[in-house]
Amino acid sequence: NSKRKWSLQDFEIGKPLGKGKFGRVYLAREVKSKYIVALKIIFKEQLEKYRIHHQLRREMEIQTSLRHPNILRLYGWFHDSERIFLILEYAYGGELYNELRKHGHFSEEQAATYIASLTTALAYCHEKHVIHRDIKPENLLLDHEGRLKIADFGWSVQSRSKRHTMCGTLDYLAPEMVENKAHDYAVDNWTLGILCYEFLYGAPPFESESQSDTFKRIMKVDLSFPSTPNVSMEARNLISRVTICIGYEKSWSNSIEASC
Ligand SMILES: Cc1cc(Nc2nc(/C=C/c3ccccc3)nc3cc(N4CCN(C)CC4)ccc23)n[nH]1
Repeated sequence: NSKRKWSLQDFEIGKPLGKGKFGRVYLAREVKSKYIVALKIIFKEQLEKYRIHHQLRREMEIQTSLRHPNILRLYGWFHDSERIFLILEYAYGGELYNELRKHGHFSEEQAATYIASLTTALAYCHEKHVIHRDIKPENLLLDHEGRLKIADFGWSVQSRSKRHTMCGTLDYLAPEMVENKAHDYAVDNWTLGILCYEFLYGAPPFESESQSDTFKRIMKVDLSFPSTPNVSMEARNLISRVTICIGYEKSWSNSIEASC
């Protein structure tokens, strides 16, 4: 039950599963129920050093409030003098990223299954006015049935009410508010197109030697499809529609607003 006060004594810590930027994740077992969880341990001094209190608090509030089969559960948390502990659902299948590396690329059926799961999970988040903003293979886990789980809501935000993009209302908005418009749901939808490409081809579409080249290719939506692996025309159309349309839609709406 999520109201219960947890402490370190309630858990037996197992092997380390991975080391993130701000904390390590361990396999753990709740002593009484023998229930297996993943325990994410973050040092408070790291929070101070990187000033990420608000981000962690947001991650915890958001992930606790979300209930969806394709979103990793945050069951609760506790802290001691120097650490914060997040009690997370344990996904038995491991990181989707490793599956992708192991197979090189997914079949269209497998890719379609993952994209469908991501789409329903993101639609659910957007209904709750949550934008994840950091969907990438590294943040995707698989459960014991191979079902996709979105983890790590560290970069997600509670979005402001979606403002009308009619010219009039922009007049009264402070510059910083107008700038924030970039953070609307299209950020996550765009990523779906990128992931669809990466699942089918094994690498993201705008990958380049340098960051600046990647940035240029993204801004130009410079999308090209290699001849191998052989990807169906329907899949390529879907990727084009999701990335190119959203890419141009963003610049189009900016130009409308700019022309006001
Ligand atoms: C939060 C969480 C993780 C998790 N499960 C797993 N996480 C990570 C790696 C985790 C990680 C964490 C931080 C930074 C990098 C990686 N690796 C895992 C590897 C697993 N296996 C078992 C299946 N094998 C095929 C591959 C290795 C199983 C679960 C894993 N469930 N819930």
